[in-house]
Amino acid sequence: MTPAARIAAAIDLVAEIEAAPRKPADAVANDFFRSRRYIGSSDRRTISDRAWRVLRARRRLEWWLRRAGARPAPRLLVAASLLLEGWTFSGVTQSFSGGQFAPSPLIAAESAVLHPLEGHTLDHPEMPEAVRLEVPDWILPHLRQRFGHDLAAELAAMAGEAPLDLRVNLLKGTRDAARQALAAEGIEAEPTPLSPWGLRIAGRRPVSTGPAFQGGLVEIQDEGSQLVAAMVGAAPGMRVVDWCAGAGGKTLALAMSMDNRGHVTACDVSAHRLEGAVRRLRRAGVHNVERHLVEPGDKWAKRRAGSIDRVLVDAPCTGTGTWRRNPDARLRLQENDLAELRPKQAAILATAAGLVRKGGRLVYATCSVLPEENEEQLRAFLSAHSDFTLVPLADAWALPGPPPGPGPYLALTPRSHGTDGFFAAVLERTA
Ligand SMILES: C[S@@+](CC[C@H](N)C(=O)[O-])C[C@H]1O[C@@H](n2cnc3c(N)ncnc32)[C@H](O)[C@@H]1O
Repeated sequence: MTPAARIAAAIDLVAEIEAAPRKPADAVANDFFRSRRYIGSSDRRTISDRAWRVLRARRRLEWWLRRAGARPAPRLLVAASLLLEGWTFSGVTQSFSGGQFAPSPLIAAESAVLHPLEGHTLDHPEMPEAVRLEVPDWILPHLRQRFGHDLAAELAAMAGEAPLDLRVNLLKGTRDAARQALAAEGIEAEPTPLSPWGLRIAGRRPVSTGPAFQGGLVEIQDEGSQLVAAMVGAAPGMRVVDWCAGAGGKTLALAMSMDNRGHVTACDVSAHRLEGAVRRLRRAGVHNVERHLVEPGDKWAKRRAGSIDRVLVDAPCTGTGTWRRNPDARLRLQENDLAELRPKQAAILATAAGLVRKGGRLVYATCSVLPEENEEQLRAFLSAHSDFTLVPLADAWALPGPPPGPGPYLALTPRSHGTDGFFAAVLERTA
């Protein structure tokens, strides 16, 4: 494809993403490319990269366009992103040539909006703080409560690109063996600093089509997610429940920690998500996991009350910790979403707690950085459940090296740890 044709495709992709405001952008992009199989992999990368640059700067781009009296139409968003990244106006008009597969020429009104952007950068001192930080207005006080003076630096890190992290499946081989297997595929991977099972790959590489992934030696999992799984302390022979297992990201790590011995039940309310775990479990050579679909009025947890050694609640949450991977999610998130999630999280935690045996542990985790979903949930739970006590991070941390932070909870952010944002608290049942 010519550079101009890629820009035209990026405009189409941005238009499709904007037209589906409740659908994750990566799902829209998958559909977009599936229906355009003629676009090769390097063109895809360039087109996605341009669209993602627009998503990462969406509020600031809209601010510039509205200031000039224009609506944030996809053509203008893409052209403005080019100009504010340093393109000249004549460079943009040359790309918007109207030639075959290129975007149609700028009309006079579009030129009048875009030309004055030449020579500027994305940030402007008059931008409101939420615009500059690329978050919805309503969430700013919540984030300020969490980050205080570090707000801008933390959000800048949350707006960056995430690396690709892999978890080595020790059921299949060592971290060194996985590194060598990836190197044989032409993929350079570095050990992650905190997780002893992690490998980090800079840039985007097609890992999932190669033999190391296909053979189950590595699985895609952010280092932070690996650490949450490690906090569970699942060991061979234990009875473990992964209460919000989804497609089994953490279930796989739990089964590995148990060396395939003992028993894990992966529970979820979504049959579709649980189904997604089947192939992953098979590929990883895991055979101590069964799946259970949680349905309304389900007696499964009641029948097993007080009998489980380790219960992980990886609660549904706002996902604010994963904004690096889903920049569109920042602007889709509504205050109402948070309001609906909070009672849901509390109810899930209370139900799952009933499973834990005396002396057993309950781990509550989210991929959110918001105190309402984390510390505040924990405080409310502990004040209503005197039979549980908090195990401070320093005592719960069982991996080599010092715990990543002062505790008492595990609280990871892209800025402080280079991982996605995660929260995890370990509770022990004492009575
Ligand atoms: C953060 S995701 C889990 C991700 C998964 N643990 C992983 O590591 O890949 C939260 C999951 O909670 C599930 N969920 C929502 N409400 C639930 C409930 N009441 N009981 C159990 N699971 C629930 C959702 O379907 C979703 O799969």
